[in-house]
Amino acid sequence: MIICIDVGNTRTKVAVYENSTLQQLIITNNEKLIKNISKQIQGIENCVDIILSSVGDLSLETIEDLKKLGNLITVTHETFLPFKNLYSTPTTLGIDRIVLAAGATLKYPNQNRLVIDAGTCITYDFINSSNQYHGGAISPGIGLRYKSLNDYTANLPLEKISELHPFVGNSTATSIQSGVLNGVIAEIEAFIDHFKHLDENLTVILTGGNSEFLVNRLKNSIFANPNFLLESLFLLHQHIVSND
Ligand SMILES: Nc1ncnc2c1ncn2[C@@H]1O[C@H](COP(=O)(O)OP(=O)(O)OP(=O)(O)O)[C@@H](O)[C@H]1O
Ligand SMILES: CC(C)(CO)[C@@H](O)C(=O)NCCC(=O)O
Ligand SMILES: [K+]
Repeated sequence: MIICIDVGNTRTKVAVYENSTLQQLIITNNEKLIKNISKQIQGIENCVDIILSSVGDLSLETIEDLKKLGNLITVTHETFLPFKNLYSTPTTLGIDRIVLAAGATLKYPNQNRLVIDAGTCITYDFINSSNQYHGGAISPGIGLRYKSLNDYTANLPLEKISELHPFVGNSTATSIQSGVLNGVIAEIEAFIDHFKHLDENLTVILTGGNSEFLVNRLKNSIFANPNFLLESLFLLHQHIVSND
């Protein structure tokens, strides 16, 4: 059994794999993480492997508890990776971005790949066909855009994701909707177009909590997988263990 844990900025997600197939997906929080995993491994006789990616605050105590539950691999900036990290500040690169780049490299070999993670933040990561990672981009996610318009102004209400709106918003609410949603879609299209100019056969992977909303609204053809980070953890675990 392999348990993949993704501690994000907002949510914590767990995937349980058995015989290389996904058995269970759990959305939890850091307080309930140990209890949830203990439940999964109750009565399991074979060894339990755990791989952890965290960009959130996971307490040392929780990490110690995870070590008691199975063989724990925590992804760090020293982890053995399938790509060459050419980021100029490699030790500040987000662990989630490292895992996504690893997953894209392993799942889609010998091609240029762009991973777009639309969660709390939107991250763009490009890995070329020679498995070199140079970097990408970070921008505010959809939720963050709504929240910051409300937080940093006197008059703007807090809107939330809804159906797509015309470019010309004719009220405060529809103006915000146009700015946030049409803005995010235009941004994502621009990044995809930028890399497609370099390679028209570019592989684009879209993931994160907002990927399902976005996938039908983008004109480019993409692989949408809301759980690509968890799948990437599984692939990275296989990669690490088989090269040990
Ligand atoms: N069931 C859900 N619970 C919470 N957010 C959800 C849910 N489904 C979709 N979302 C959307 O997903 C976004 C959060 O994305 P995601 O879960 O990828 O963030 P996260 O846990 O912070 O992970 P990351 O830090 O990797 O972005 C929110 O903006 C929200 O609109
Ligand atoms: C950008 C986030 C917050 C996205 O989760 C994360 O990847 C992170 O904390 N990154 C560190 C900065 C960087 O990636 O260069
Ligand atoms: K993200």
